[in-house]
Amino acid sequence: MASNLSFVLNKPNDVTFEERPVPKLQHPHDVLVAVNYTGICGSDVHYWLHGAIGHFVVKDPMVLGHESAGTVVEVGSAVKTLKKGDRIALEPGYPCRRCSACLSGHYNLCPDMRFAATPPYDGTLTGFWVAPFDFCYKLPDNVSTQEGALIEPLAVAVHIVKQARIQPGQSVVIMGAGPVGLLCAAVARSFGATKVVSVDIIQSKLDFARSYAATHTYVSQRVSPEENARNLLAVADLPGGADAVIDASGAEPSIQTSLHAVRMGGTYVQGGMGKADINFPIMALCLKEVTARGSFRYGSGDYKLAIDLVAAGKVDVKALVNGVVPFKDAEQAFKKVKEGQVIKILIAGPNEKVEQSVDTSVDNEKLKQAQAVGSTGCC
Ligand SMILES: NC(=O)c1ccc[n+]([C@@H]2O[C@H](COP(=O)([O-])OP(=O)(O)OC[C@H]3O[C@@H](n4cnc5c(N)ncnc54)[C@H](O)[C@@H]3O)[C@@H](O)[C@H]2O)c1
Ligand SMILES: OC[C@H](O)C(O)[C@@H](O)CO
Repeated sequence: MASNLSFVLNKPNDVTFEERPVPKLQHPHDVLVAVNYTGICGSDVHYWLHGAIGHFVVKDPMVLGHESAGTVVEVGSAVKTLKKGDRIALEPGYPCRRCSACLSGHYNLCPDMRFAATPPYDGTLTGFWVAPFDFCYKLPDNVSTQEGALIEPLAVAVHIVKQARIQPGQSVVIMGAGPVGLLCAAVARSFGATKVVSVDIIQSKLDFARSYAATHTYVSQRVSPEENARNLLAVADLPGGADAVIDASGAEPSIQTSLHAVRMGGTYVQGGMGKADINFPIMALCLKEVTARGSFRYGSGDYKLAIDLVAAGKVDVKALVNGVVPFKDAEQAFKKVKEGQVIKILIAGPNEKVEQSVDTSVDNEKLKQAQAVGSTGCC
């Protein structure tokens, strides 16, 4: 009998494995998916350590994880486009489909969203998962199931870069070189940006960013935001400012620097989730007529584009994966993410055979580059 072992957060710093019943299809349009691989997001680590993100508070035990890919094992009677054995990337949030946000095409803004591993909803670090078929994206033959687990953070980056309205030949500064910032850099390059400046406070992260997708890098200094902006623009030879600046750090100094680094009439996108309230240079926003946009999760077309970018070889998600661990090592994997020892680590599903563990599969050079003290910048 296949296991539906699940990785459950009981309360901060208290996780257990629990055998839960295999879920059943609820609707003719549902599919049952065997979860093969799951990545760890900063928000999972944040719930694990603190039990809450903003007003989302873990009150009852909750299964963690939402960056998953798997294999279809059963389809509902109304499902026409998927069949048993198809490998899929799992979109982990299900909107109501009826509210004004959903009907206007912005389902990521649905107030009744049921998002995996956002309380009170369980996540995907489990054996089997039921999802509506249209939130399961069939992976092409040239995209592995492990790459499929990276489609979720890539879709976050696709949405952020779409919000920045990047045009071919433009320049973009990206604050933060964690997984989201790195993927934003890769997506911006694929959209035709010719200058992509990655900014972080940790040199090793920037070394990786430069080898990955950034054309320029800058280590943020403990100076005023104006001076930081001047220095980073000098490094990238952008005297008039960048066409777009994306914050993928959530850090207040980075957000302040961003508004001074964007050009007159440029675009600023808030992707990072840090403190809820900060000091914000609103005069720079006004005087430069900056267009500022938020970016939350992903919406129509983002998952599809993310998969297309990987299939076309335009975004390399494999390069971010430091290793795969068996399900029983999920907590150790969380510790490695918390300690900044890895960029992405995948946890194999409980029914998946894994020969490697992260200690033997990590590319030592990549690990060295990614070594960092920083904890996750989430929320
Ligand atoms: N908008 C969304 O839907 C969405 C989805 C997922 C994640 N996020 C958020 O995006 C952010 C990035 O996610 P991640 O997984 O890459 O996190 P991460 O913690 O791995 O990366 C954040 C990076 O920012 C760097 N940083 C910290 N202070 C900085 C500063 N002053 N200037 C420049 N860089 C600085 C850190 O060193 C780190 O490399 C997080 O805040 C996360 O919560 C948002
Ligand atoms: O990628 C999706 C994000 O991690 C989630 O929105 C999380 O931060 C809150 O639920």
